[in-house]
Amino acid sequence: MTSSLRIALLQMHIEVGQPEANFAKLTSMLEEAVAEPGKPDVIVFPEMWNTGYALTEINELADPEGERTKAYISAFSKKHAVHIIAGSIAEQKADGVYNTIYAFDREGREIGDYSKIHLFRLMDEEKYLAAGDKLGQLQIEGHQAGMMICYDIRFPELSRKLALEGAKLLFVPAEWPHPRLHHWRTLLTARAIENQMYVIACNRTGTSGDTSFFGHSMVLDPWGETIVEGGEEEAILYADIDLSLVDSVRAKIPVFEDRRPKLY
Ligand SMILES: NC(=O)CCC(=O)C(=O)O
Repeated sequence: MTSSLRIALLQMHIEVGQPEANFAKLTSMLEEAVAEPGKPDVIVFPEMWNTGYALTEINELADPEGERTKAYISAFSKKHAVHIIAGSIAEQKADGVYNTIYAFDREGREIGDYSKIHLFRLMDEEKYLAAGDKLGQLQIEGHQAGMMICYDIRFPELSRKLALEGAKLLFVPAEWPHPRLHHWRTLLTARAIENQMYVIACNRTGTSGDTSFFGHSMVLDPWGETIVEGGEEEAILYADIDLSLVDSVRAKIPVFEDRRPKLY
């Protein structure tokens, strides 16, 4: 089992309500990422990359059962032997539209999915989207990982539960806007430090109506140190992580052994 992984974050601009343009943008960024001399092991996309927050038209735009997205990402991950955490998309199901991540391994097999469980009222998610009801868990090269989406990082119980169930790395696709950059950085850093895990967060750039998304995608190590952080422009960010650091940080400060869950 290898403990070293090279991560690529596709910090992309998303055209609201234009899945075709977004598929085209994603394709060109994916092709660029796999053409790198240090080809990534895992590629991560932002939240709702197929439609953006086109919530008033989301029933028409959402991908039915995610079939188009899944077929496309599965074929790409197999062709290029790369894991893909396919951000999230608007996924049409029989009982509503969900904000859903799919994950694929190097053979193009689906290895996990997660539908956002905390809907963000400030962006009207609860009016148009249905909330998921299960954890996002998967294995990457034999390492347990977790998935959350954007607003979920405000709920420390969720990442703690994923960590208690074995997660050593956490993927966080997002569409997190100004003016809350301080919250974004602080919450991601806190989730990394308190759970002694890698946090891999991919945010979008650009504007949607009056809302401006700041990028600043980040990879944090289990000490909470920043390995890479984007600026506000569209970019592909790369980070090399070594999962053996999780065990050594947890051995040095044994937070998980020292917990007193009977008291709180
Ligand atoms: N898309 C989201 O969940 C945005 C969350 C956000 O901006 C926040 O402040 O929380």
